[in-house]
Amino acid sequence: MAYNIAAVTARKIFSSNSSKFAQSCYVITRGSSSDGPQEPKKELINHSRVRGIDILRNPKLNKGTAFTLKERQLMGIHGLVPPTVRSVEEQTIRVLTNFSKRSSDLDRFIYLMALQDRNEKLFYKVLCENVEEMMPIVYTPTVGQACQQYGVVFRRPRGLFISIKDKGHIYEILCNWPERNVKAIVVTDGERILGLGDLGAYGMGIPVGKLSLYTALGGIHPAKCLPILLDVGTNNEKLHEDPLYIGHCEPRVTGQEYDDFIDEFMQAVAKRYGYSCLVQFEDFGNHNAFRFLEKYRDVYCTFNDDIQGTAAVAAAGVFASLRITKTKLTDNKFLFQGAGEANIGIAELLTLAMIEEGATEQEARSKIWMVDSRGLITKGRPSGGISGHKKEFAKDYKHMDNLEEIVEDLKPSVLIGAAAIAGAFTEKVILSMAAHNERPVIFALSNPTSKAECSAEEAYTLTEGRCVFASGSPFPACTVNGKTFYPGQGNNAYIFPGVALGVITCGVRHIEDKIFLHAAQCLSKLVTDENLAEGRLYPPLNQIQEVSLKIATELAEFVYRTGAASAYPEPKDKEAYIRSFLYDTNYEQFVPDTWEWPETK
Ligand SMILES: O=C([O-])CC(=O)C(=O)O
Ligand SMILES: [Mg+2]
Repeated sequence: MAYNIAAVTARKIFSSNSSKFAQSCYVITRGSSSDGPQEPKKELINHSRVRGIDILRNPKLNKGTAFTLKERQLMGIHGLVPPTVRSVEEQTIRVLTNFSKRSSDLDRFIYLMALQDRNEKLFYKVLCENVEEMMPIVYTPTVGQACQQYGVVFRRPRGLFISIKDKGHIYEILCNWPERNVKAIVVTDGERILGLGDLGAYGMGIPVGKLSLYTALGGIHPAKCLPILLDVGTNNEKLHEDPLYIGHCEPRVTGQEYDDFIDEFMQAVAKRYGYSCLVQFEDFGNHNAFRFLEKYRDVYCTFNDDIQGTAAVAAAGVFASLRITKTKLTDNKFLFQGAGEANIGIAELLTLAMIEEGATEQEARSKIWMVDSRGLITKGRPSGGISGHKKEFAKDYKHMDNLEEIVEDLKPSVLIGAAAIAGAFTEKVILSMAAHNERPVIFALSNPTSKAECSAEEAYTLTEGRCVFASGSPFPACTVNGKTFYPGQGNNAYIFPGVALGVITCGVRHIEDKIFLHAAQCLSKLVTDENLAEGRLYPPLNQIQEVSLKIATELAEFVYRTGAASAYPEPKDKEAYIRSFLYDTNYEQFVPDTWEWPETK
């Protein structure tokens, strides 16, 4: 392995008797792939003058008790940590012991955030090795609870808070962020946090959680990731009365002032980090999410995770379900409960997929039926409210507004819910799906768990184990008639880390919908027949890092083939090229193994 050696000053330790190493201790970093475009020297540190107690206080450098004796002496931290040198494996045991001793998931969240604040490598190592147990804590569903109680949970700030009062100065605020080489931003204005509604500045938990998965699942270096909360106020009255609220206690700014603020934000990002910096929009209100996607997608490198990421993961689940139902996409009748970001995104992507399968656009759209808060979306329905994307799916049909009645009447083969109406898939709805389909496909996608349309157990039990089920938040395995089912988690976490990895490494400037279709097709192909036999529509969570890499590699092939990549020369071995970017959760070595104390006379 090639080593790049960067000097870290350790002046105090070495004085008169120093040899050629006298002024320095070292960080050893792995060399990057020789194939393809080169990154600036990998993991070269920018903290070259940090030493002593400041090393322990810096989560990017801190190894706690894992610092070796030589490192402790050279870096001026000898005596500042207990004498025993612990291996990372021993540290991991300590973390897992603490983690399991906490009495609630929220306490586990607080514990893991504190670990991230003091020892970043250890945090990611433990998270990467325990995705199944820890993803539900740093991410959905517990992150939702943490956002609701952010005022209490808050310890240290993480991410960048930009408020409407900072209008005119957003670029300067971005310059306060200490990392210069940011490649990915996840931004929210907190208006629609998961299915929990307007949580204002408390929504910061979401960009932080999403980006921790960029690293843990996508291998993107944490220094390249920037979580941002845009605080334009909140319309949540409860937060106005919350003495611990961390944002502006004013109603949301809307209209031109809001639009100008978001425009300025996008321009400032491009100025600070370049037009190739990826901006993932997350948990914006419905109306704004669609508008901004249209407005910015051809100008910046951006996507909306709730529309496009969710669409891809749901479409992948549908593709996998076809192997169970032994049907083609166009053989199915899809009913969507809800016509917001997620469901419109899924409907549009399935339309694209059906067109790829040979259907006309009209045929494809005719297979898709939607229900919103005013009932079945039909042309000229008396209750109105059919604007924008919904129009494309409006049918010439009688008006009905009750989901039970609609399911009974339409007899869909696939039912997808994403309107954050807990329990919307009633017993009657599920029984009706079971009565009309040999293998009913039921996706309860709303997040967090408390908002799910039905539980996995309800779906499997009421359909006597015949349903093909996925949910947005995790549900435990359940046994029906002696058979155990492992419900698939149709969460965009299967998609956005891999897409981001592909986009960043290949220098994709604009993210077209076909990227998400490819990601969905790739994901569904990774589901084995054994997975399907167990009820899994997605690969198990403990494989999700490999899944992200495969998605990124697949996208790399696609974007180089179509000319959408800008990182040149084109790498021959795309997977090896992408692997060479991956964040290494192993500790950096600050002193080479071969280093010896200089001989004294
Ligand atoms: O964060 C999640 O779990 C999925 C998502 O984007 C949402 O529900 O808004
Ligand atoms: Mg979201």
